[in-house]
Amino acid sequence: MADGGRVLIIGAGGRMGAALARQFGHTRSVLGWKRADLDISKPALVREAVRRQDFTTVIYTAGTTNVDRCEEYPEESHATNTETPRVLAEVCREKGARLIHVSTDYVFDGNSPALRKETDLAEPICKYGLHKLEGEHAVLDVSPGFLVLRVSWLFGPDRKSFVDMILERALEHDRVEAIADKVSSPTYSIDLAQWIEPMVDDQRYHGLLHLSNAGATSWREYGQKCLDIASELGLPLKTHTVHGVSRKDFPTFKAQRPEYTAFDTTKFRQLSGTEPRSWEDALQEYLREHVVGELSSKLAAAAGT
Ligand SMILES: NC(=O)C1=CN([C@@H]2O[C@H](COP(=O)(O)OP(=O)(O)OC[C@H]3O[C@@H](n4cnc5c(N)ncnc54)[C@H](OP(=O)(O)O)[C@@H]3O)[C@@H](O)[C@H]2O)C=CC1
Ligand SMILES: Cc1cn([C@H]2C[C@H](O)[C@@H](COP(=O)(O)OP(=O)(O)O[C@H]3O[C@@H](C)C(=O)[C@@H](O)[C@H]3O)O2)c(=O)[nH]c1=O
Repeated sequence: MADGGRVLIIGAGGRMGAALARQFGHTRSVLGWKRADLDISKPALVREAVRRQDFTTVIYTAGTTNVDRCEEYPEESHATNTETPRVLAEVCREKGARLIHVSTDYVFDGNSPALRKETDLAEPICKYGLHKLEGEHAVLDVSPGFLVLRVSWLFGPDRKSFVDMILERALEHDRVEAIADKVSSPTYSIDLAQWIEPMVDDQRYHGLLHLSNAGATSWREYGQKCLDIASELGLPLKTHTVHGVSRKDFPTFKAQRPEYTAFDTTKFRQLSGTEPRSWEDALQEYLREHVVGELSSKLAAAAGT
């Protein structure tokens, strides 16, 4: 183990938390808590449970992340996305520990097509975005030395996302659609884990920080790129085209989603000296290493070959 104290990851069963736990586990002492270990919708219980632990850093990647559920159950969303982050900040301050909290591009209204900086005004248009923004304020009000990472459109091997959904649809259906009037920066959980690791002990990273792979895309173009890469890698898709639809064509969406929320990552690039690779390169690696082989084997097994 390298030097540095113990990192408590709350949300280790999720897409981002699992990637962090795996990456940090090579070099640090890590305690990863999943849903069975802690109910984050009960802030008072969270306070007691976290107080009993020894750690030097807490990373909070958990939360109510189903955007429509946040609209339907705002009390739960407020507890997990605002109140529990506040409690974690208070406990970390008591213990002299560091807190890294994770937030979202959905804090922005998305009304203009410009890359979002950390200093831009955040005006959320859905409960999820509002409660995440209130969580950011709660954490940084307790200590401006804590770090709030805003990330966007995550994909990775630990939990299915839009990428996996669009491929599964293209394997089964002749027509596939995705939303064209919504733009952000897809981000690979494995890249994220590598970027975050040096931030654990480095106090230069504090306040708000935008983190994403490079480039911006609509959900339609993102889906199209998934099909293009998967097809090149030999996946026998039923269709090779993603047709564009509008957010308005999704009457089942309970939450309003912002139109343009891609990040300006200048602050991260300057602090770290790292240039995030493009979302397309990261997607290519994800599909090659984690998705296409597995899907091909499943298809072969189903066909009895
Ligand atoms: N996914 C994305 O595209 C984006 C995510 N973010 C933010 O990044 C962070 C990580 O997201 P991601 O890893 O994708 O999210 P996930 O949904 O994969 O992980 C969230 C975790 O929180 C857990 N959780 C939810 N409710 C409770 C509860 N009441 N008690 C205990 N655990 C609970 C979930 O448990 P279980 O596994 O049992 O469901 C899950 O493991 C979050 O803060 C999210 O808001 C920001 C922008 C984009
Ligand atoms: C984009 C899209 C989604 N869907 C479906 C899939 C899913 O059931 C539902 C919502 O999709 P998503 O979960 O990808 O979208 P959404 O819930 O809006 O995703 C968000 O998650 C939170 C945590 C964030 O912080 C955001 O950055 C963003 O990644 O709509 C389609 O059927 N077609 C589409 O083109």
